[in-house]
Amino acid sequence: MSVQIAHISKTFQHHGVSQTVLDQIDLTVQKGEFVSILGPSGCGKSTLLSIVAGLTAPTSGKVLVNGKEVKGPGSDRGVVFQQAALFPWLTVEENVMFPLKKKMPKEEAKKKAYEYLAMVQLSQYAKHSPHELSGGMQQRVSIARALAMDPEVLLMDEPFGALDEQTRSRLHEVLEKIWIDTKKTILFVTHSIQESLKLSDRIIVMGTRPGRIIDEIEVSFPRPRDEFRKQLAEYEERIQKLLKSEIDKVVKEEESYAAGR
Ligand SMILES: Nc1ncnc2c1ncn2[C@@H]1O[C@H](COP(=O)(O)OP(=O)(O)OP(=O)(O)O)[C@@H](O)[C@H]1O
Repeated sequence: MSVQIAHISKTFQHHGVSQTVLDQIDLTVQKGEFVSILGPSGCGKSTLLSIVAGLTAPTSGKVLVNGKEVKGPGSDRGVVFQQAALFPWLTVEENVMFPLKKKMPKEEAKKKAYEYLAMVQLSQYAKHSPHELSGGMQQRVSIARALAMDPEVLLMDEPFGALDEQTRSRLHEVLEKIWIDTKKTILFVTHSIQESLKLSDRIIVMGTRPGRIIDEIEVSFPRPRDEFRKQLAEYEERIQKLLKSEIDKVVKEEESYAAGR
């Protein structure tokens, strides 16, 4: 399934003051493409993903999934957000089974839930409640739940943010394998330039205040990409420069605001 983000803008109201967070975002993600979004904190990455998920309404513009306008959440889009958003009254196993039970018999859903919990190394915690897990473990449950749903589009907001390097690297492999096997369309928000260079076909760099697309980088090296370190380092430098200039801009703006108070 393709995802078309067409002229999306979003303005929030804070105590009578309006803040434009996203300004005219246009982005098409082709079916089976893995696209990362990088940008300074607060530039609107999560807001954009939430709009594609159908959880936040844009102020203007629209999102089309396979040509059909998004009007709300749908089972064609699986989401993993920064906060795990698990049901606290259900066990880990029940959380993963929850969306599956609508699609298949209970026994089959349970088998599938265990298969995906094993992928994120949590099958031994299946009977625990979410509050008995660490933040990173909860995040892994939410990854298992999204993957087990087998949606055609995966929307992932810093899914590996709270994990140690080894677990993160192992889950990169899991996600990459699933993506290669199933050709899902992935929109992936991250703060890690290296992660985006390792995993994605294309990197979208966003600027801030308001959030907009300032660069786009095709990463066409075959995977695994370890042998292309030198070429990837050039991309890394280019992205770092862009992000630095955006952050410098925010620092200046903040200094002059503070000075005028
Ligand atoms: N529900 C909301 N109501 C009001 N303002 C909001 C809301 N959600 C987000 N914002 C504002 O939108 C801006 C962008 O937030 P968002 O979470 O999308 O940024 P981000 O790029 O994902 O940041 P980070 O990298 O820090 O997670 C912020 O200034 C935030 O205050």
